[in-house]
Amino acid sequence: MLKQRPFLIETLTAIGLIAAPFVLPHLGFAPNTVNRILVWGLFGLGFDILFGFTGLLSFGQSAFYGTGGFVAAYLLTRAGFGNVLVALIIGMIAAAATGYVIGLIALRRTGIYFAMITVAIAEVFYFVEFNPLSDFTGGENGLPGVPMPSFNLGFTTIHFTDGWSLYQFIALCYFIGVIIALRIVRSPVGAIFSAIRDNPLRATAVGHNIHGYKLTAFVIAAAYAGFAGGLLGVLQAFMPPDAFTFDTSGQLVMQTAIGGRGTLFGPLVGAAVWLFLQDFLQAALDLGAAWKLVLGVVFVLLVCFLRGGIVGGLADLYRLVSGKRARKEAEQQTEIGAARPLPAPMQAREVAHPAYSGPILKATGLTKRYGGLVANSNVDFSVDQGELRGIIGPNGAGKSTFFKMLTCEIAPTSGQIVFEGRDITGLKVTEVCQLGLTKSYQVNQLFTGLTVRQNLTIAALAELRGKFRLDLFRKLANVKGLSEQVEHTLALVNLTARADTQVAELAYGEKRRLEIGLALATSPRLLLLDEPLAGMSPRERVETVKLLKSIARGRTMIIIDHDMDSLFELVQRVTVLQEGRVLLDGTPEEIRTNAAVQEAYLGGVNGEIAA
Ligand SMILES: Nc1ncnc2c1ncn2[C@@H]1O[C@H](COP(=O)(O)OP(=O)(O)OP(=O)(O)O)[C@@H](O)[C@H]1O
Repeated sequence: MLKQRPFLIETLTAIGLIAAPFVLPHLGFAPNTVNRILVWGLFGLGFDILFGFTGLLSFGQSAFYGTGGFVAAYLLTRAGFGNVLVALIIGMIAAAATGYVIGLIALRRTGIYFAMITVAIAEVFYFVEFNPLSDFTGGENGLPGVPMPSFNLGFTTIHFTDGWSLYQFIALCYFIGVIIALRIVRSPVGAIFSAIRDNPLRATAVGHNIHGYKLTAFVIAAAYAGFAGGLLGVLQAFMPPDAFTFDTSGQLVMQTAIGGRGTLFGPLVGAAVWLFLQDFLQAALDLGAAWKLVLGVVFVLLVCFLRGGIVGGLADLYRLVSGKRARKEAEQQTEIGAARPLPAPMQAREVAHPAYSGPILKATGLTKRYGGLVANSNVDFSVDQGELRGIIGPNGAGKSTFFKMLTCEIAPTSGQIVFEGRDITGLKVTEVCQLGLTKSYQVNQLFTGLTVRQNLTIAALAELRGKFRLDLFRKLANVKGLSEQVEHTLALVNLTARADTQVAELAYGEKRRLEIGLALATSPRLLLLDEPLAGMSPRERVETVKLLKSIARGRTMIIIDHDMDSLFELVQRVTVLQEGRVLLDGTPEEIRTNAAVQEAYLGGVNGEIAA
């Protein structure tokens, strides 16, 4: 997420765009090259939201570039449309609508399969443009005669002709594109895009409908592509058929990688490098088609040594310089923070059925089979409101599988789960979290590219906004109750002093606390903690047990852990699982002294269960 300094980036962009015609000619850039760079930059703004911010690598953006371009060009050249801007907007809408339909199909898969589907779909579009639709698109001849834009102001008409005159129109479009993109990435939706890129599993588990948000990013990228495609026709006075080719999609991906993904301006910088090299090497050095060899070397070097691209590299340098000072301050604050008393417990979200007074959770006959292996068999389990329950069992007893079924991460083979009187068997993990049941993971599931505060923001947004909302232009700061909830959770997990630290820089114990914080920030009424003390040093364990005691006040929790002493100190009752079945259920004292438990858990070691 970009740092929120009001209007700084917007102002710098405006200054850059105004200064460009005065500066760039001295660097050897012709106006037509600058205009092409801006069109690629605009195309790349949407692509960067999709790829850089949401982590979805599409190789099929040419489908939308071509669709927007040909719809606009057709309206202007064949359908007698006079208004260029309106034609461009209609082209953009057509591309966005196409993006919606394609997104519904392509987003059914992730990773390489998603990328391959986008390639295949773009190829279909290329074929359709050349064959069945060639009467409309001009086939291999494209559509010539696309007019330049002009605006009738009543008393005068502004005509944008070619060169620097057209630059003014394209630069204005690019500037508006930047303003919109910045608003989107700074909105709650933008924050969730970054969460999906970093850890889609956790984004789902804290209660976001990630499919809806991915589709949103896909449509936004298609809309930008469509508008840029229309501008290409205007810029060249001709809509070229190669807008639909795979080369177009590939060039966009490479330019974004060169310039830096997740920066919004990376594609623009990448396009500048690409087109400058193309013009310089082809024309000035007379390299002909061999210029691509040089480009290939530049690309490989950049990807190997500057993984964040040019803009990303500059941003890293800035962070390095400013980060040293911030770290020093943070270290000082950590010492102060460690001595701070923990705050009062945060309120859990409101109960859906206040009249309901039965057990908060009831599982009946819960069974999970993996082929021939039975991870859980016929488990009956019930937890009362406000209870603190522990679950123990030897490795492989089925504890984590049981939690996964309770949070609906995996579906049981048979059995029923009832949460606050409502049958939740078969619901999705997102829906269950929205109802107020969530868990912290045995293995940390954090948003690793974000700061501690941003991590907790993602979780809190799921409770405050529900699983899906299109508040694309709302500022994060304007989400009611968000900053209070985040600050409170930070204090609760004792990470206030580390709020603006990147997750990668946290100590292990701090990461574990953040893991618990992510679950807490959704204000659950039932919190499951899967081995919260795992891998901690003795000192970190003591601190975390203190933390868990504080969290536990007024909350219902079920905790799995192998650290018996700490667990027995925390909980009121303990359920023992063995080979997927419930062996015993009782108070910590009953469990500690039970011979069957000792036999099962410790293989018959005499005396009490020890840690
Ligand atoms: N996705 C899966 N596919 C196949 N088998 C699985 C899967 N997940 C768990 N199992 C098996 O189910 C059994 C129970 O595993 P589970 O992780 O629930 O145990 P656990 O009690 O949490 O163990 P630990 O204390 O080591 O975390 C194990 O035998 C495990 O190998």
